[in-house]
Amino acid sequence: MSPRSAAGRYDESDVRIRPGKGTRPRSKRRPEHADARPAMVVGVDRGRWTCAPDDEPEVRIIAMRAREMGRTPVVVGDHVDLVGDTTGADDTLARIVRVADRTSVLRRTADDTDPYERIVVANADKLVIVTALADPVPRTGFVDRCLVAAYAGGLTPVLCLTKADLADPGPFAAEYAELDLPVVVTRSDEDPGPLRAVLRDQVSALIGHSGVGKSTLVNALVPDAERAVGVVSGVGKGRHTSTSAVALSLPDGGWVVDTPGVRSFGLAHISPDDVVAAFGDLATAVENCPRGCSHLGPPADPECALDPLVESGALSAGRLDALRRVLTALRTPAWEI
Ligand SMILES: Nc1nc2c(ncn2[C@@H]2O[C@H](COP(=O)(O)OP(=O)(O)OP(=O)(O)O)[C@@H](O)[C@H]2O)c(=O)[nH]1
Ligand SMILES: [Zn+2]
Repeated sequence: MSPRSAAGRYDESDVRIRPGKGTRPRSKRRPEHADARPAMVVGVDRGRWTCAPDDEPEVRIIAMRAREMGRTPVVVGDHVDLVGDTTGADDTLARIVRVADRTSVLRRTADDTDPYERIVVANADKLVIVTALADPVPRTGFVDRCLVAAYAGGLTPVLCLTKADLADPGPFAAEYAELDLPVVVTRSDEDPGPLRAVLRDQVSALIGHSGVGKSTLVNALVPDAERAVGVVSGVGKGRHTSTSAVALSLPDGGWVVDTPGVRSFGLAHISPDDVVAAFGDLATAVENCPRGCSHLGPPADPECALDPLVESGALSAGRLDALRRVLTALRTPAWEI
């Protein structure tokens, strides 16, 4: 988790992702919240948020949203301030009075026909894209859309190839060799040590289609994962299987956020420049592109400034191809993942 200073953590407009200037006068600050308890949201279910306090992360505090927050979204991974009964004892309910500015957001479309985008996970450092090497067969289209969502949302993507006992990871991994994308390979008959190393001390969201072996991984990474999921989705209103994201604490430090039921990402508001911005050096180069360039090269973008970089040797043709394939994913309808 990134360090947060107590003083600089909250904007006084309380809960905006990008706080506007002067939206709330200082006099509206509520002094009674000065002793609020900082926590991270680890589960959300039917109007109740399960929170892990920063100073005692093994404790779970159930909270509601304070009335003054209105309908401000509060999602898994959010850093919040709690007031009221923050002991976490049975049948107690705290109140969320503030949400810190987010450092990253993973958005999804609500479903294939829903035009609204929703934030599934806030403040994750990494997006672990879980893909099976076989059964089901891996597809670059899905991975590429995940990459776009990660780059645009400020998460560092990691490709996790599962079921390595069934197929050679080489050919699929080669599709991403030019993208500086860390690749970890797992199989259920071996301990996922390399993945553990990637996740240590980080907040990582796991995304993958049903059947790729995500539950198998979570169970290997988090002892007692099923009980932990039951606890965070129970939240005092009767137990049921949650279909929203759940953060589970890792024994070595850090959190893994499972995202059940997330089938598509909302890429509607992402521009080609948002994607290229994640490729440090290339972001400067595309400043020389014509207005509205989608950086796909000829024939669509004959003047794209990336092509001369290949001619001059500053950029490899393979890396440009890989970037352009990711950019093409931006134009693919969500239901095609
Ligand atoms: N051969 C092989 N099978 C695996 C491996 N990992 C998982 N499986 C199998 O793949 C199937 C799906 O695994 P799950 O862990 O349930 O997959 P999931 O992605 O969580 O799928 P949902 O529970 O539907 O979301 C199960 O039958 C697992 O036993 C692996 O590394 N190798
Ligand atoms: Zn361009």
